[in-house]
Amino acid sequence: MKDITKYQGVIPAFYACYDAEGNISTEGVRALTRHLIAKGVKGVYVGGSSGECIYQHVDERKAVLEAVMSEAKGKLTVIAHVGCNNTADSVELARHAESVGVDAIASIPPIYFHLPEYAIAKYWNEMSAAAPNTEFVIYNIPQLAGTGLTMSLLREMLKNPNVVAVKNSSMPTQDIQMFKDAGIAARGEGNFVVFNGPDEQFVSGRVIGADGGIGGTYAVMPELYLAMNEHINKGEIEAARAIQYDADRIIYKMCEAHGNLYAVQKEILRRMCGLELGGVREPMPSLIPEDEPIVAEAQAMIEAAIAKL
Ligand SMILES: CC(=O)N[C@H](C=O)[C@@H](O)[C@H](O)[C@H](O)CO
Ligand SMILES: CC(=O)C(=O)O
Repeated sequence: MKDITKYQGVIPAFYACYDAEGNISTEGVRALTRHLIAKGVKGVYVGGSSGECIYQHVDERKAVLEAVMSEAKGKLTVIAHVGCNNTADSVELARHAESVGVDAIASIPPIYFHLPEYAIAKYWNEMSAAAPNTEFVIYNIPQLAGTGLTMSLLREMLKNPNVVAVKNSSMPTQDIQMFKDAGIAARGEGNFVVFNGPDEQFVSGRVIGADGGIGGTYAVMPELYLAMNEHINKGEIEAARAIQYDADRIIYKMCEAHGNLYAVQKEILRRMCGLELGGVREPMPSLIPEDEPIVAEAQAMIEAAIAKL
């Protein structure tokens, strides 16, 4: 049996952390890691969408992961997203991730070119072969990647014994069931994990069978997702739903800004928790002065929702 309990729970997607000049701030990375440990999350998902992976160089991504590991080792489950859109760099990051002792590596499919399934499988399997003692998580996010995980591609990937999970960010919640069914058929009950991706569907995703969640808005309001998760574990659906409604209203508010969602969240963490994580990298839009009331309102909504717990 695999130990899948380390994946069961709330796993914030880690934000890119920059200094005032826009360089990687390893100090920011360590501070955010400590902050999330103190909040009691299960793990972190490093270098994914929220980590602005596609805007960072290989060496930067290694430095971020090393800084996370320096604080998180033994305290959090660490899943390192290593996809770079070319095989060689992804393989290098996979090898590096194993060398620093992550629990799992993860990757999106290759983006832009719509490659055949055998090429996507080869891309993922080569990363996995570079981290042979590390579990592998398939990141399905068709609306951004341009390619969706099909059942035939998942079945092909399940031939690789390191494949332990799908992080599913597609919007039909029943995809969670379908991927889980296939994983359990190949591995047996208790040996395969599906993570809920869309934060707006955290409760729905958990109810239909997601073991945990990985999400881009967890780090700014972990208390809400931890509380939803606890309520679901106890079968308290109405209580979970009430918190989900609050979280969704907050997400919609944060998305009203001109600046990117990640810029909004990092600004809220700066104001609310004193974390200096910088802005976002171009071409993502930064905050503008007109975003101020939106940021302030979203922060107030988060504080009010946490106060109700
Ligand atoms: C499309 C996308 O970025 N999905 C993220 C990961 O699954 C989510 O965590 C979102 O950031 C979140 O649901 C806010 O819309
Ligand atoms: C949101 C998410 O899961 C990511 O940052 O990849």
